[in-house]
Amino acid sequence: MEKDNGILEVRNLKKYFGGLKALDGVSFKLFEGETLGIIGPNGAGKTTLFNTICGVYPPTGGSILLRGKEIHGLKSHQIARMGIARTFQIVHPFRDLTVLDNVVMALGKNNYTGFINIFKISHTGENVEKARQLLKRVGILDYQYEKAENLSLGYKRRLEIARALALDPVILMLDEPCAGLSYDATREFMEMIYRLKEQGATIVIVEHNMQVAMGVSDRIVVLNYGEKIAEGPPERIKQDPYVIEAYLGKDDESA
Ligand SMILES: Nc1ncnc2c1ncn2[C@@H]1O[C@H](COP(=O)(O)OP(=O)(O)OP(=O)(O)O)[C@@H](O)[C@H]1O
Repeated sequence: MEKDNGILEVRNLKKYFGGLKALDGVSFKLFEGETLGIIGPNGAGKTTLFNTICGVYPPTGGSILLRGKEIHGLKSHQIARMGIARTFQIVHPFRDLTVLDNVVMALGKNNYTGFINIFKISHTGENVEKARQLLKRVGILDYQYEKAENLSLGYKRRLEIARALALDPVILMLDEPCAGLSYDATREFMEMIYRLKEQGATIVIVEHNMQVAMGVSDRIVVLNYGEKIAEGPPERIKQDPYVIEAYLGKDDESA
């Protein structure tokens, strides 16, 4: 794929909640195999951008193109099926099922005909093997027979990622995956993201934790009051005066 052809292209995206312009003309591209970080101060529009791309909110205006196809206005399950898989900040695995069965169920999702059926349909030797490989990719294979509810928050988030990867997505969207994790769990989580990157995953990550966002992203898009104020590699973003001002607040002593 040519560098100019983003796998995802967001053009002049707008999302208004009544008079509040949560996104006001945001544009950027995401390229195959890269990790794009979305950062910005509180209320900047990060979650709104994430949810609008994933089809949770219909956009007020603009375009979202996945491999050149418009996905603006599609429902979230349609967008997931087209290849944008997401994780949630609040994890919700099937708590009473084992870690392995959670992923096996996700592999059977395309044949969904009800909970009991999907459980039976999904449970093929091939799916169990695939599920184990996915658990290995996210580093929790050792916990395959554990009930999902017994996992730590960090490992529940990894399980979410394994379930998202079960859809064989074009893009993996991560919503603040390190929120609430300890320092060590965050470092380990970052290492897992590096491994996914090495395996060629294309990732969008919304992250409050600046070290995580800067550490794992190839490029960063910075939002403030619903607008993109900067875009570029982490080293440049760290030194961008607009970004520094947005985070630290303006020293308004000009009068
Ligand atoms: N469903 C909604 N209805 C009304 N206003 C909303 C809704 N969702 C978000 N907003 C508003 O849109 C703006 C952007 O919010 P958003 O949650 O996208 O920002 P954020 O960058 O994710 O912030 P944070 O870092 O605090 O999570 C905020 O002013 C917020 O109050």
